[in-house]
Amino acid sequence: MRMSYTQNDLMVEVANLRKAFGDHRVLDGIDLAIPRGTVYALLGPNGAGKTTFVKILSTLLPMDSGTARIAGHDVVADPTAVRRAISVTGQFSAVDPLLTGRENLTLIARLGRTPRRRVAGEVSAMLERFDLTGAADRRVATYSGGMTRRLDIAISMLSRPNVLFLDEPTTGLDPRSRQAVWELMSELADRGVTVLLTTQYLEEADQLADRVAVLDGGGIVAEGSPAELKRRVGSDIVDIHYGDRVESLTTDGSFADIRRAILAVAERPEPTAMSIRTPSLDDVFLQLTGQPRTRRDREGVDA
Ligand SMILES: Nc1ncnc2c1ncn2[C@@H]1O[C@H](COP(=O)(O)OP(=O)(O)OP(=O)(O)O)[C@@H](O)[C@H]1O
Repeated sequence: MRMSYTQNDLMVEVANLRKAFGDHRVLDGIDLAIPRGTVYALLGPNGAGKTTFVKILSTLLPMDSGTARIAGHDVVADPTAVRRAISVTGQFSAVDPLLTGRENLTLIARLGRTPRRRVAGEVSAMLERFDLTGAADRRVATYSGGMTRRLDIAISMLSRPNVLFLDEPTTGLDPRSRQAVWELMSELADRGVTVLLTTQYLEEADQLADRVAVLDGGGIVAEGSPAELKRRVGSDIVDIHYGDRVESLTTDGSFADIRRAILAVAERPEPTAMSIRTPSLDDVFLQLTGQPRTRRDREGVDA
């Protein structure tokens, strides 16, 4: 059962982790504990420090202070043991574009822990699972972005990691491939793999994660299950539409409060539609950081 665990089963333990680039404090005292078999989403806008955090936990970047243990191994004192326990898939592909998908997988399987007689079978199974069988013998240079990403993740699964770090794993994937990746992550978690993924997609955190931490301004501004985080926002939300623009009003779910919310905008010119819904993680993000995610993202891109 996925959520039954003991304290000893913490696969990621981070205490007071700090990292700055010059004067820019990117991570300013992060505490985090992730039990075995959890899918944990680190949610934050562009530039929040998600990649920096994953790089530190995967021994690719030194921290300034604090401690981090992965599968019981200290990241600073025992980086080799940490590297043996983890697999990392970054935002940019690490596959060789001149080799075929099958060749890329075979190469990594041979270098890794897969017994030689099982390499071909495991590679084929992985290609099948990631819907790459038809393209298996084509060079990766001819793959779409989504196909390359699927291959990347397939490769990181080969080493049977205890902890899998996935930095924005479904960015650039079409909905079907994204769904396939989500299903795979859930399967892995059911088998005891701990998955730490970073994402800018609230929907991804909502659908997939057992727990979510919202990273903003150098710190974790909220942590909990998607349901817990949504509860923090209140109950039903009334969306008042003015053409393309939507104003969202939080209520406590009671008739009186919903009525109050609607009456408050009744005098305004011409709402085009109204709907009532349960809160999304977008609402959580807005409430916690004071800004809608989309606007922050645009600012991040423009900066
Ligand atoms: N090597 C570096 N030197 C200086 N600044 C850096 C370095 N790496 C990252 N930064 C800065 O640290 C901040 C956090 O970057 P990071 O890539 O960790 O964010 P992120 O949350 O992963 O964003 P994204 O979603 O765009 O990947 C950014 O402002 C970035 O410009």
